[in-house]
Formats: sequence, structure tokens, C-alpha cells
Amino acid sequence: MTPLDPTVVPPHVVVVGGGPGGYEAALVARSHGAQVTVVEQQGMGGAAVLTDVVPSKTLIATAEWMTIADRAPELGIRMPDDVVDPLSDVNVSLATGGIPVVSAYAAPAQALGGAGVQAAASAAGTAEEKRKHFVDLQAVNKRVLALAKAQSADIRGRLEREGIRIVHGKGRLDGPARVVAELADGATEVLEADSILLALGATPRTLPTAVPDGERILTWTQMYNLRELPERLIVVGSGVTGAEFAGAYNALGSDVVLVSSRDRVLPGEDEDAAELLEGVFRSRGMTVLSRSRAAGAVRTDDGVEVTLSDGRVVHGSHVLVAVGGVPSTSGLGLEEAGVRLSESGHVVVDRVSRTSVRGVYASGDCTGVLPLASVAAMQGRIAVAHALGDAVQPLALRTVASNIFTAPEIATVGYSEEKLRAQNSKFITTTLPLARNPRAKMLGIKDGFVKLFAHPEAGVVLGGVVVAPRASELIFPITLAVQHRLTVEDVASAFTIYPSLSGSIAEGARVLDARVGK
Ligand SMILES: Cc1cc2nc3c(=O)[nH]c(=O)nc-3n(C[C@H](O)[C@H](O)[C@H](O)COP(=O)(O)OP(=O)(O)OC[C@H]3O[C@@H](n4cnc5c(N)ncnc54)[C@H](O)[C@@H]3O)c2cc1C
Ligand SMILES: NC(=O)c1ccc[n+]([C@@H]2O[C@H](COP(=O)([O-])OP(=O)(O)OC[C@H]3O[C@@H](n4cnc5c(N)ncnc54)[C@H](O)[C@@H]3O)[C@@H](O)[C@H]2O)c1
Repeated sequence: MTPLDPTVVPPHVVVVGGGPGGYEAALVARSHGAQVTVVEQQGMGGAAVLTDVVPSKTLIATAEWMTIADRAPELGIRMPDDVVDPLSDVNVSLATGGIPVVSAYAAPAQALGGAGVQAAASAAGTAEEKRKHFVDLQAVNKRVLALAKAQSADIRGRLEREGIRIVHGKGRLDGPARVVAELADGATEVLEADSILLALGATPRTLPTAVPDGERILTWTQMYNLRELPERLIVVGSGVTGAEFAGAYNALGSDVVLVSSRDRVLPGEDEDAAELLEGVFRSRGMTVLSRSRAAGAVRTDDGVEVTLSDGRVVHGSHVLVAVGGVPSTSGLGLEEAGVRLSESGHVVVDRVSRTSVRGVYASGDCTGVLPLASVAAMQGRIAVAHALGDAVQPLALRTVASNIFTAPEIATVGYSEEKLRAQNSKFITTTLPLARNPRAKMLGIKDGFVKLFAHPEAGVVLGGVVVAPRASELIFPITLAVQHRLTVEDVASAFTIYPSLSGSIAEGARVLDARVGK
């Protein structure tokens, strides 16, 4: 970015909202020489850091260890329960010299330290019952919240070090060039701005018939206050949020019922990946109620009752309502200032994040473009670059990589199969099941695949899907290929480690390369 002329008064950029759509932009504007104020009502990092991305992925990190532990017996690690019975008990003690055998769950528990997985051995009960003894949800959530708080403090510190002013309060527009911040003590502060960036984010959508009480009927932002593992968690909504929480709690040991309004979980995602995940969910004991809409939820004496629209009633100890988000755009003077909102309440923006008002930009979840932290940050960066007169590349969603943090994870980049078919594009594709990959066999991984799409004549990689543990890491070579329009030959000719999961990506590229031009 070109720095501003130091002899002129720097422009004042006011950012409303300190999530990824706001704070990244603030840093860019500052590095460009602008005077920058961020108005944030909750905490720096926004919902992404305080309630959404960071806490959910931290919780999932604990759940992931439990999933890994599930594979342990197949890898030759014996559970104390396998050996602790009246006859074998003595043998075990002798064989280990009297030292207690480390539980299959204990290895991850020790590595996790304070992450809430305990190594207590249970002599009896189902797998789920045993897990409950191992997961100390209070400790898990304590870690989750502490990590989120620390991350928020890090971001705040970084912004302050860069000379960005942070105003703790609720911002609203007063015309097209002024933000009024309502401060915690009831006072207001008026901020005149040369450019305004609205990075307002979204909040959980709730159903009027299932009002969250923070104890039994919960939104995802309230899940981290749970002190004990829910006996039976009903998750309403099988979008990414619902699927991630359902998978995590299932792995932690809750009995989970997933209420999915569609034919399959994860509507809009790669069909094969979604089907595989649903199969894995079911095989792990989760109940998936397909084509089932929740009509409402009420508390009972000892739990909750969710009524489905067809009249069926599902009983549980807790219900998580994960039915999407609502943009935080109402009551902030946006329309009064001329900012156009869509019917859903999202701020309408173009590809350089301009709203309908000159000098007012918007980024992130409040725009509804693609609700991902990475996209929010990119929109924010583009917005301030444009506002400060720099040359910008309009937002291109073709190369966005995303990941669903279930077990296995589902990572995608580039064109999806659905999109390629919908636009009648010519493409070739191949799917390599991970079960055939030597490293996967060694690791005991059976569920997953690598799928690639390429142009049939040019051989250019158009997109890909990886379903695997840590698919979020494995997708990167495909992202590079899509970003830089590499061909399947380029990918196939690069060395991969033997044995490695990424070997399947190169192998897939080789399969497609053999078909290019045929
Ligand atoms: C459970 C869950 C998990 C997710 N996991 C991932 C993931 O793994 N990876 C990923 O890329 N994305 C993930 N997302 C999506 C991601 O959280 C969002 O795309 C991202 O938070 C958007 O950033 P943002 O800056 O637009 O909004 P937010 O992060 O919501 O931040 C907006 C901020 O603005 C503040 N604000 C709003 N109005 C005002 C006002 N009037 N005045 C002052 N401040 C205001 C809010 O309090 C908030 O702090 C997840 C979402 C959910 C729900
Ligand atoms: N790992 C990640 O990157 C990640 C994680 C979570 C969320 N996100 C982002 O947040 C966005 C929103 O995801 P989300 O899952 O919160 O919302 P969503 O809108 O994608 O999914 C909500 C689901 O709930 C269903 N639903 C609505 N009402 C229902 C009812 N009464 N009964 C049963 N089902 C009902 C909808 O049909 C939909 O499938 C995603 O598009 C994603 O980009 C990303």
C-alpha cells in the first residue's frame, strides 16, 4: 500500500465492529497513515474470537483428542476396561510392575494438560458412559473461555500499539459521515469520519417458539457456560454450526440428536462429503433426524422437549438452536443515512465493499457475502484500501478455502461440483478414498477422500474437496493450485512425502492428468 502524504492531515477512518471484518481493516488503514478509531461494544476480535470461531475450535480441539482415542484400540493400545476384570487384573499389575496401565484416553489427556480430558478409568459401562468420566466439561470450557479472552486481549494490544484508538461502546450512523458511540456510562461520543467501515457481524437467529434461557435452551454463544456434559443434547439445525457442535459433543460423550430440516446434513456442501459425514455421525451413535423441522422447544422438569413440525416430540437434557445468524444492522441509523439493506437485513455491498452511500463501506457477516472470518478480513482490507485511494483487486470468492471442523474435517476450495454442474461447465473429476492411502491405513483412518476437479482440455485445477482428519491443513496445496491456476500436471509432478495423506492429492492429479485432452 502507498503511504499517505505526511504533509496532509490524515483522513479519519471509523470502523464500527472489532471482529475480523473490522480489526484487520483498522490495521491496514493505520499502516496507510490514516487516523483510525474502532468502536466495539463487546470485545476486540468480535464474535469470531469471543463466541464463534475461537471458542468452537478450541472445544473441538478437545473433542478431536477423544476421536483419536477411539482409534487407539485398533492401533494396539488397550483400554484398562479391556484388561481390568477379576482374572486379568493381577496379570496386568504384574505385567506393568504394579504401575497402573495408562488409559487410551490418558495419552491425549496428559498431552492436553488442562484441557479437561481426565484419565480416570471406569470399570464398566458403555463407551459413552466411560467418556463422561474422562471429560471434565467445566475444565474444557474454562480453557475455551480463557483462550478466547487472551486472544481478544492480544488483538486489542496489537491495535493499541499501532496507535489505533478503541472506543468501547455501541456505534450508530448519524448521517453518511458521522458515527455516534454510546458509551457504557451512558455518555455519547461523536466521531466525524472521512470513511466509515461497518463491520457489525451477526448474532444467532432464535426461534420465537424456542426462547433461549442460557441453561437448557441454548444458542451457540451460551454453550461455553455449561459445566457438565449434557446427557442428551438435541441440536436443531444441521448447517456448519449445528454439525460442528453435534460432532464435538458426540465425541465428548453426550448422546446427540441432530434435527436436520433437509434430506442430508450440511446442505450446500459437497454431497459426497456430507453423506460420508452423516454416515460417520450415525456410526458413532448419533441420531440424525432427517427432513425434520423443530417447531419449538420448552423446558421440562429435568430437561427439554423439542416438538417437530410433524408433531413428534424429542426429549433431551439440553437443546442447542443452531438455525443461522441475523445481521446486526437494525436500529443503527443505516437506512436513515441512505445505506441500502437487503430483505434479510444485510448491508448491500459491491466487490470493493462499497455500500450505497459514498464513503461508507461494509465487510463481514453483516454483508452476507460469505460468512467466514477470512472473507470478512479480506472485505475489510479491500474497503480501507479503496477508501484511502489505493488500487484494489475486487473480492474474488473463486479461491476461498473453507473447512468444517468435524471428524473427519471437510475442506473445500474453488468451484464445487454442484456449481460446475449448475453452470454446465466442462470438467473432469476423480475421487480417491483415503482408505487406500498407505499413511491412512497406518493411522487407522478409514473415512475420507480427496476429490479434484479440473478442466478437461487445459488441465487447470478448478477446485477440490478433502475429507480427512486435519483436512484444513491438507487443502492448502489445492488452494495454491486453484489460486495460481496450476494444472493437474503441475500438481502431479511435485514430490510428496511417502507415506503421506497428501500423496492422495498428487495421485488424484495424476489420475486426472492422464485424462486431460482425451
Ligand atoms: C459457531 C461458529 C463457528 C465459526 N467458525 C468459523 C471458522 O472456523 N472459520 C471461519 O472462517 N469462520 C467461522 N465462523 C464464521 C465467522 O465467525 C464469521 O464469519 C466472522 O465472525 C465474521 O466477522 P465479522 O467481523 O463480520 O463479525 P463478528 O466477528 O461478528 O464481529 C462483529 C463485532 O461487531 C460488534 N458490533 C456489532 N454492532 C456494533 C455496534 N453497533 N457498535 C459497536 N460494535 C458493534 C459485535 O459486538 C462484534 O464484536 C463461525 C461462525 C460460527 C457461528
Ligand atoms: N467452520 C467454519 O468455517 C464455520 C463454522 C460455523 C459457521 N460458519 C459460517 O456460518 C454460516 C452460518 O452457518 P450456520 O450453520 O450457523 O447457519 P446456516 O444458516 O448455514 O444453517 C442453519 C440450518 O438450520 C436449518 N434450520 C432452520 N430452521 C430450522 C428448524 N426450525 N429446524 C431444523 N432446522 C432448521 C436450516 O435449514 C439450515 O440448514 C455458514 O455459512 C458458515 O459460513 C463457518
